[in-house]
Amino acid sequence: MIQKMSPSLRRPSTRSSSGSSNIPQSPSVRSTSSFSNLTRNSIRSTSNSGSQSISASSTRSNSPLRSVSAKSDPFLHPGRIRIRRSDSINNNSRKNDTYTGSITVTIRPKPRSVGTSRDHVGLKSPRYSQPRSNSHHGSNTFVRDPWFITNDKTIVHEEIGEFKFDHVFASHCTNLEVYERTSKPMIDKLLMGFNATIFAYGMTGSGKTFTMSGNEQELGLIPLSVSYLFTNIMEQSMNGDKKFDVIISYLEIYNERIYDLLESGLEESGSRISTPSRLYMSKSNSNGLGVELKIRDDSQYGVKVIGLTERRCESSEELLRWIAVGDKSRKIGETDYNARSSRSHAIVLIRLTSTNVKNGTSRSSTLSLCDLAGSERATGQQERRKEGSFINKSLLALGTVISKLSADKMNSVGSNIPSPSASGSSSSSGNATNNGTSPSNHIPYRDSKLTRLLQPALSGDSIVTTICTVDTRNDAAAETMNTLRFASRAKNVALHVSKKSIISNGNNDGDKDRTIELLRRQLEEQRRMISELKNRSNIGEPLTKSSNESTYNDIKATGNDGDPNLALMRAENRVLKYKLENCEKLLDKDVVDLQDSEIMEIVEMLPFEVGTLLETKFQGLESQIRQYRKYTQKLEDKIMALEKSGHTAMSLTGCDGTEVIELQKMLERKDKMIEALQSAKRLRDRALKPLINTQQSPHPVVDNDK
Ligand SMILES: Nc1ncnc2c1ncn2[C@@H]1O[C@H](COP(=O)(O)OP(=O)(O)OP(=O)(O)O)[C@@H](O)[C@H]1O
Repeated sequence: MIQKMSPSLRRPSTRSSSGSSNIPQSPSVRSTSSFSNLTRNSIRSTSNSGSQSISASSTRSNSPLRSVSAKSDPFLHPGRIRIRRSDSINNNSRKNDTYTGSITVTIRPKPRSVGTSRDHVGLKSPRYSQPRSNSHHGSNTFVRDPWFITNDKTIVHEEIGEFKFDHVFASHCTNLEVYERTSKPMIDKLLMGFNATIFAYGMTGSGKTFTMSGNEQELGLIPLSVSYLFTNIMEQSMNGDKKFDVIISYLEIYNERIYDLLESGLEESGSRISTPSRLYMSKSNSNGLGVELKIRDDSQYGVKVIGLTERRCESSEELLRWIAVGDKSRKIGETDYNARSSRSHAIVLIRLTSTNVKNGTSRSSTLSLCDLAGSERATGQQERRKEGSFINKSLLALGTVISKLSADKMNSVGSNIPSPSASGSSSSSGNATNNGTSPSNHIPYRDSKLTRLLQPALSGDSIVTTICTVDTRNDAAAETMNTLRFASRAKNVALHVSKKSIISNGNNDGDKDRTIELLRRQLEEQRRMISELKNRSNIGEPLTKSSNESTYNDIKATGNDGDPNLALMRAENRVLKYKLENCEKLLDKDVVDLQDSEIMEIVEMLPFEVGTLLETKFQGLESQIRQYRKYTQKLEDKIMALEKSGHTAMSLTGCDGTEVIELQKMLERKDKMIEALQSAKRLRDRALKPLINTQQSPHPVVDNDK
C-alpha cells in the first residue's frame, strides 16, 4: 500500500543560477551557505508535528520529473513508500535513564537521476535536471546498476549478497523523511538528557552535505532538527517550570588539524559567551587557515577542544545564522565526483542545558551533528591528493575503531557483512567474516583527530545514528561496497548510554535539609566535647581512654556506616583514586593551563612548538609532584596515628583489612610515580638551565671547569 507522502520542503523552482559558476579549484570559502538563503518562515514552519505543518507549494510526489525518475529507478522500494512516526532508534532498553542498543544505521542511496555533480556543475539540486535515462556519464551504453533495495531494511548486490540495516531509504526519499526517521528521535532523546550524535558517512559526492545541510530548495537534517529542538524548548518552557540554555560550537578537521568555524564570526552579531585563555591565541594563522585547536581529556565531556568558540542562542534562527557563518569558512574544493566537495569533517555541537526553576537542578546534554568528508580515490590535483589522503586516513581510522568495537559482537553472533568472495544473491547473514580483525582491548581512538573527537560518543557516552550515503552506479561500486561494510560494522557496535547526571545548584530543599541536620549534629557534638573538656580541666582530671572511646562512639553513632576512621580512610582512598586518574590523564594530555609567569616568559622565547610542549609537560609534572607529596605525607601520618592508637588493619576494616592494603599499594605506586616525575623534573631543569642563564645574562655562560 502506498501511503501519503510527506510534503517536501522544496520551494517552487526559484533556484538561483549563481550556483552554476565559480567552482573553486582549491579550498576556499564557501560562497553560499546552505542556510543563508532560508527565510525565517521556512524555518518556523517546521514544527513538532513534523511534515504536516510544513507549508510548501510543491511536493515531491507531485513533481513530474520525480515520477519519471522514480519509475526508472530500481532503488524505489517495491510497492511502498511510507513515513513512520515512531521512534526508529534501536532501543532495546526502555528504562528511562539508560539506553541500551547499538548504533542506528540507515542507508541513503543517491538518486540515479543525480549524476556526479561535475556533470551538473554547481547545480545544488540536480533533481531539477533531466534524468539521463540509465546511461552513465553521457555514454549511450546501457549500464545496469548492480544494487537493489528489496525492502525498507535490505539492500542487495546482485553478486555479493544482501545487507540489512535499521532502514534503507528509497533513493527518491526527501530529507524530511530522513529527518523523521533518524534525527527527530535523537532530538527527543537529547531533550530527555541523553547525548546524541548523528553523522553522515559515504564517498565523495554521495549526498552527505545534501542530507545534513540541505540546499536552497530542501532543508537538511541540521535545520530541521534545530527547528524541532527550539519548538520543543518553547513548549516546555511555557509554564515557567523549566528554562533552557542552548550553546553552539562549530569546528572542522582539515588535514588532520582542528579549526574553529565560528571564530571568524566574531564581528557578527551574538554574544561570545566564553573566551577561554588560549595558549595559542597569539600564534595565529600565518597560513590563513585559522588557529589550530588542541584536544584534551575532560572529566565532564570525555574530550574537549580547547578554546573552541561557544555562542549562546535564543532561537533557531540565531543558531542557524551561526551555522551559516561557519559554513562560509568550511573548506571546499572540486573532486572527480563533486564540484563542491567538503574537504573537511565538520562537526556542529549543540549543548542543551535545562534547569528546573523550582529546585535549581540542571542537566546538560550535547547533540553532535557531523558531516564527514567523503572517501575518494586518488586524484590528479596535488592539493586534492593531499587533502584526500588525510581524509582517507581519518576515515580508515574511524573504520578501524568501528571494526574493533564491533569485533566481539561479530564474533559471537555472526556478521552482516557478506564475504567478498560470496557470489549469487543469497543472503550472507550469519556467514560472518571479520576481515581478519580479532577482538582486542585496545581501541585506537588516538589514530586520528576524528576518532579522538568521536571517542566519547563511540565509547558509550552518546546515542549514535549514522546515515550512510551511497552512490549505486557501477563505477562507484568499490566505494559503495566500502561504505556498506563500514555501515555493517557500525550496526554491531553496542551502546549502553546513561542520561547525563543532574547537577544540583544548591537549591535542592532535600539536600539543604540533610546538610542542615548534619551540621546541627556536628555542632551539638562539638559543644558537648568542649563542655566535657572544660569540666575535666576544671577538676584537673586527665583525658582518659574511656572519654576518648565515648567520643569515638558518639562520632560513630552520628555518622556513616560504622568506624569513623574507616570512613575517613575510605574518603581518602576515593580522593587518591581520583587524583591518580587525573595524574594519568595529565601525563597523557596535550595542554594544561599556565600559571607560572617565569616559565611563561621562558617558553615565549622558545620556538612555539617546543615551548608549548615543554611548558605543558613541566607544569603538569610539577603540580603532580606537589600533590603527591602532600597526599603521601597525609596518609602516612594517618596510618601512623592509627597504628599508635592500637587499631590493627583487621580491626579497622572490621573484616580483612583490604582497605588498608589497597591504600598501601597505592602509596607504593605513588612513590614510584613520584620518582618518575622527579627524574622528569631533573631532566627539565637540565634542559632549561642553559636557557635561563642565556636569558639572564647578556654574556656567554662561563664554564668554570675550564
Ligand atoms: N538525495 C539527493 N537528492 C538530490 N540531490 C542530491 C542528493 N544527494 C546528493 N545530491 C546532489 O549531489 C551533489 C553532491 O552532493 P553532496 O555535496 O551532498 O555530496 P557529499 O557526499 O557531501 O560529497 P563530499 O564528500 O565530496 O563533500 C550535490 O549537488 C547534491 O545536491
